[in-house]
Amino acid sequence: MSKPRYQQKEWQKEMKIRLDVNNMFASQVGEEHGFTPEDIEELEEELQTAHEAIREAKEEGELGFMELPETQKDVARRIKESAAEKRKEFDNFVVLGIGGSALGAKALRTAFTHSYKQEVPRLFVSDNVDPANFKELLEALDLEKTVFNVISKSGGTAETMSQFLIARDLVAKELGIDKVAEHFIATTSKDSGKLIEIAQREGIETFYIPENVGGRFSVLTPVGLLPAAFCGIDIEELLAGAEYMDRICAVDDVWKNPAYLNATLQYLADQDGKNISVMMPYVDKLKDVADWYRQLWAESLGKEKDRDGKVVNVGPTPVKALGTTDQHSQVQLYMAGPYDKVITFLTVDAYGAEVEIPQEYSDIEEVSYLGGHILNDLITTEQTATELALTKNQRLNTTITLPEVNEFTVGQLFYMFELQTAFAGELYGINAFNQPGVELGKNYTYGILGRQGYEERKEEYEAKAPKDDGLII
Ligand SMILES: O=P(O)(O)OC[C@H]1O[C@](O)(CO)[C@@H](O)[C@@H]1O
Repeated sequence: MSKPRYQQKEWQKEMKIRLDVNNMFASQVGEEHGFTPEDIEELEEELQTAHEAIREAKEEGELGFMELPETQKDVARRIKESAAEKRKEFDNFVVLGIGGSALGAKALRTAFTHSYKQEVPRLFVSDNVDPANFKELLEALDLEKTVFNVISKSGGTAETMSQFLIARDLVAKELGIDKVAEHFIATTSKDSGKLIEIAQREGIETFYIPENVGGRFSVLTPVGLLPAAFCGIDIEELLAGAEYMDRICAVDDVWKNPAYLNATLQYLADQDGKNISVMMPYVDKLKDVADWYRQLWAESLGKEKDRDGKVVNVGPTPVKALGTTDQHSQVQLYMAGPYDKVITFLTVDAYGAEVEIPQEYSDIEEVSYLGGHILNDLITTEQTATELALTKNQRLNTTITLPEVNEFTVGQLFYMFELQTAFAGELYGINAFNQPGVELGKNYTYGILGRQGYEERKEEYEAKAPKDDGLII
């Protein structure tokens, strides 16, 4: 039997994703905003220190996401078996999760399933608690044919646990309490949080998120892999893509390491006032990768304090856009507004489809010039044209190209962005793996909802300065 394609060296090479950073440099965008190789050389010491910090943290087992391509191989086998069994019984797989417990599955669904046909097996990702929306979802499901995957690393996220309580109650009432175990799967931490306790009590099948992998770095654990496998996505190829990128990024030479190089340029740009990082795929299939990346970049790098406890208030703001759609809504700003952005284009060599534009109206030049082209020409030309126009306007931009959208290339992309984020964290001197900034809001919610232990937060809420009615119009 021949090797799967992702183990074939030639195919791997053909499928290597490419990072083009030309338009970050003065030679393309001019001296006022562009960088020079010397700017990077001047950072040599910081880059080396960041590289060593990454290697050390990896050796100490702190960077769990770097271990996943290897450690999840066995887990992937179990996931595939379980997904195959589930597919025999169920048509619908519903993820109940939020943030890092949802965005990876969404990105994978968008990348690899049909955009319009609601084909079985169907994957739903419910990552909000808007009551109208959640009610609509539950109404749309044939419960007999539905399995819910409750995903929470902490096992206590209010949104996710509320959804779980509602869905569990519905299953118990409609199908019987003895059916709960069959219709639920839990993905959580093995040793902490309350979801594991609930899953054990209910006899629910459980998958684990390694302790050293944070939620936003967990797409290549059962968090993303199980929903993906249910949809028939090749999760072994995804892991192989990540492993391939891990090998590419093993070098300390920043010019040869795409994750390091992109992190360095984004960092330099931020230091130079370009603190908005726009990700703009020209591929609909990748639009939710941009959404996934938004959480990764924002939660990892948006920090009040550096590692020494000094207040630094850092973090570039990630923004997502879609080409060509947002050329007609955002690009005016990117071209002419403040010089505060770096645009990252995501493109593909092959879209996997060709659609011809028919030749009609030969007497109407404004329309007839389109005839005879394919949509592929239109979208790629528009990307090239936007890139050129931005560059001419001295706007920093980079392009990441996937030979095509497949599991191997998307696996590379996930891994590259994760390592890029970790490396950028080192350059900023912050801890990229915590998110203390989200706690205060959560604690007020707990207090207001009457959770034990949060009484003080409730008091603070009640004592807050009243709003001035005169300022509400
Ligand atoms: O998987 P959990 O623990 O439910 O967390 C969901 C999300 O909430 C956050 O902790 C932020 O509130 C994210 O970092 C995380 O991805």
